[in-house]
Amino acid sequence: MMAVMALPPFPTDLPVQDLLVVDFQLLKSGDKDQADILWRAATTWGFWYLKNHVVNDFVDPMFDLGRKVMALSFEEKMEYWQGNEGGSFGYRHAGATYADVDGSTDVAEFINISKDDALAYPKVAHKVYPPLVNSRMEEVVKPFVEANLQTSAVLMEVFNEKLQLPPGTLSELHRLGNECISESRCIKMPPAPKDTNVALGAHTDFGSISFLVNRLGGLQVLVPNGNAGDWKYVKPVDGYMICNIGDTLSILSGGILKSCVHRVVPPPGLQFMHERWSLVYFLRPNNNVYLKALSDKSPSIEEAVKNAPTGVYFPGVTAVEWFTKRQKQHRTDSGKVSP
Ligand SMILES: O=C(O)CCC(=O)C(=O)O
Ligand SMILES: [Fe+2]
Repeated sequence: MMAVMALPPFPTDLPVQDLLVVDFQLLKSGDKDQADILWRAATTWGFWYLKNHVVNDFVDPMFDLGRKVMALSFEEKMEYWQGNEGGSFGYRHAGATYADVDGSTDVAEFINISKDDALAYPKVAHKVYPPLVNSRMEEVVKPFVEANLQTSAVLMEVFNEKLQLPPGTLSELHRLGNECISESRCIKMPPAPKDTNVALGAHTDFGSISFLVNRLGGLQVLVPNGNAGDWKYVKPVDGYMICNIGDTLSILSGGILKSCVHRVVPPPGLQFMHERWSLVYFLRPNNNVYLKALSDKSPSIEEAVKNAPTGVYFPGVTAVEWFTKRQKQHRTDSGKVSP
């Protein structure tokens, strides 16, 4: 269990982005107001809070698993290294990417567990994990994945309808049984990272929707079309998930859904002395989905694409190719032995 109560509060004097709050239970029951709130958030900032959701019960066991993994020796963790070839599943040591324009590197280490592996266990779909992950795959990881899938299915329905797509279009592109690069990620950042301005560099998420739980501040979003100085903190709220649209859903929707640039800086105020942990479920399309704006299926997407710069929503790659390409960006190409 995380010592939630012991953490210092988020400072009150910082530039904070107030995100809209979507009530998952109401949304699931078909509440039109909640669908409107979700739509407004997803088409403006691309970020929102989700409350009354079904993932909460599975969060602490996942953090606990993450802590156990990160406590392994560096050599043990590197046996499960994700590699530099554009793959993501497995362990990623701190410093694998450039985080800032000054050439400094990130200070975050991750364990990424493929959704396909979690659901297929004890079969291996993509990657082998440390024994302590395997031993908790069924009791801890699988229920966490399933709760996120249940959540994403509800959100997808709303986006599908609001985008005027034929029923089931988006869910078909994220079909459960098909191979995909969706994954669960636990992230650890050290306390008071020395001389660190940016702990995890500015990026958009590569997939469709990200579901994030963090307890300390540090996450910042860039005002859409903003300048380098326009970063605002997203304040963690107990029991809420922070959700955001990623690139693939933005492309499929012809840019109607916004994939917003974000980054992580050291936790603000007295929080900076604490280890920072976060947990994310990344929903991504099936590997073989050809990424392109779904203009032929929706009048509103067709209209949106008319006004967009040529090619942006037609990158000419599949979801897995997109992911591999993005994953290779900003890599320090660090070797296998030392970070
Ligand atoms: O740790 C966080 O608050 C955000 C992490 C993140 O943006 C990511 O892993 O893509
Ligand atoms: Fe992210």
